[in-house]
Parts: sequence; C-alpha cells; structure tokens
Amino acid sequence: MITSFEQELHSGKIIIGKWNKAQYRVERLLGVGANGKVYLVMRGKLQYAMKIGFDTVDHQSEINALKELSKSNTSFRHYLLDVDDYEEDGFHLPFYVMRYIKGQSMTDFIWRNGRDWIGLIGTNMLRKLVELHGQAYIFGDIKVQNMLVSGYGDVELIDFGGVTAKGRSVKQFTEVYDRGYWGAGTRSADEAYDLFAFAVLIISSVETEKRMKGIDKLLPQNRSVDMLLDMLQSNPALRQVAPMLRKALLGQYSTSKQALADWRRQGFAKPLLANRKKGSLSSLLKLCFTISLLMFGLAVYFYWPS
Ligand SMILES: Nc1ncnc2c1ncn2[C@@H]1O[C@H](COP(=O)(O)OP(=O)(O)OP(=O)(O)O)[C@@H](O)[C@H]1O
Repeated sequence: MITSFEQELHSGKIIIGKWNKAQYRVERLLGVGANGKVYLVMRGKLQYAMKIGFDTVDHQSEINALKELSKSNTSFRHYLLDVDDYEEDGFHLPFYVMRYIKGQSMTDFIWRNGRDWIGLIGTNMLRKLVELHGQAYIFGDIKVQNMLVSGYGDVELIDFGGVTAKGRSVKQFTEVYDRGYWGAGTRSADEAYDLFAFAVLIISSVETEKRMKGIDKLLPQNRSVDMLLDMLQSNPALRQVAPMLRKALLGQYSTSKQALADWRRQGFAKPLLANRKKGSLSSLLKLCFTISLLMFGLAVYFYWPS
C-alpha cells in the first residue's frame, strides 16, 4: 500500500470516498503542513476543508480527537464531517473533511486593524481553550499558524494534531511556544501548558520581528522564562495584559477559566475594524458637507437682496 502522494490535486478533481461514497469537488489548495495537505472542497453547494494525511498514525490520532470534540456540546460540535480513504493509481490516501474556516492569521488581523484587538482576540482564544479543557483535552500546539481570526475578532482553531488528553505527554508542539523549551515546566498535558503557549502567542503578536529573530535557536543554557518576562515588561503595547500573561508564564493558573476571568477583568475598550474606522470618517465628512450646504443655503436665503 502506497500512502505518500506528492502530486497536487487540481481544481475540479472529483474525490469519492472509498467507504462512505461521499463526493467532493476540489476547489484549491489551502495549505501544506508537516502532516498533510489541506484543500478547499465542495460537497454539493457547501464548502469544506479536506485534509489528506501523510503520516497515518498522526492522521488517525488527529481524527480520534476531532471525533470526540465533534460529539461534544461545544463550538467544536460537527467540526468533523467525514473520514474516508481515496484510492487512485495504487495510492491509498486517508482523508478527513472538516468545517472550512475563512479567516486570516492573528498577526495579519492585528496589522490591518490595530492592536486594540488583542483584548477581544485573547478573550475568544481563551474561551476556545476553556471549551477544549472542559472536554479533558489540551490543544498542545498553540501558535499563530494554528488559529484563524475573522469577522469581529472571532477565533477558530485549526490543526488538531497536537490535541492531547489531559495527563498524557503533549503530542505535538512548536518550540518557541513550548514551556519545556524555556525550562518553565514539563511537557505533560495540563491546562497551564496551553496558557503558557497563549502568553507567548500574545507576546509574539506584538513584538518586532527583530526581537523575535533567533528566539527558536537559542542554546538550552541561554533559554529562560526571564527572557519572555523581559519582553512582556518592556513592551508598552502589552502593559494592560502584562500581569495576567506574567502569571501564565509562571504557571500560576491551574485552569483556563481562572485565566479567562483575569483577562476579562482588564476591561478592554471596544475595538474598531479598520474599514469601519474609514467608514465612520467618511460619514463624518458627509455630515460636515451636508451641514455646510445647509448653512450656505440659509445664508443665500437671508442675505439675498429681494
Ligand atoms: N479547517 C480549515 N479551514 C481553512 N484552512 C485550513 C483548515 N485546516 C487547515 N487549513 C489550512 O491548511 C494549512 C495546513 O493545515 P494544518 O496546519 O492542519 O497542517 P499540518 O500538516 O498539521 O501543519 P503543521 O506543519 O503546522 O503541523 C493551515 O496552515 C491552513 O492554512
């Protein structure tokens, strides 16, 4: 059985599952990761994301976690639509089909709309973690690439390859976000593990590229959580959230519920979308123009020699 498939599936290709016989039409490639390729597909008139796995063990464990979450009474309900195999020319390709998430990376979103959004994005991210932790799982591989932001700061998690049952060893992680890398704790799956990564996520979303450069290549003797704490203290954009993130970096939260409550206590101002800002400016200009026309009309009416 050959499972590796380097070739790209072209747009318009029809995939019919070997077992469930559901039919999908490939639209385009959404992304390629270490564990698989993800395509935008249509099933009837609806859009979904289809992940074709490279490594069957990782692929299967991702499916197992998604199956559990899809059954839960959380926002992950019905996230997973189908699990099947596709066979072509002697290739056997395991795939699964999930909700298609439209969005942009957190860094792009903040870059376009401003840093005022950190509060709301953070709240929505922590709410997702509270839900996941409530199902006795941790996310494991929190990083900018594994979440998408859309609409009014809505957060969706993607890539469930790191989802690990609480108490086990974290399955998949990315060094910079990993508390083990910073010598700040073990790699056992507890809520504080995700909260540490959450703190790094927020710090990295507002740090300059210059300061973040090389941070993933530090020698073990040079890595310490103090480096992250320094970044936190010295960045004015993080002043409001620094006390909560400090506790997360030091492992002082045992549950994401406590972390979310502290985060919310900051009382963030309501952020504005960049195009709404532009929109409100143009309505203000329109109003000024109308008022000046009205004044002009009145002036003509009163002062016009009769
Ligand atoms: N449900 C989805 N909706 C929209 N886009 C998605 C979805 N799932 C994945 N993607 C896109 O496909 C890319 C690769 O997917 P994913 O991160 O799951 O692969 P991976 O092999 O597990 O990656 P990694 O190398 O980070 O472990 C993502 O970065 C994202 O751009």
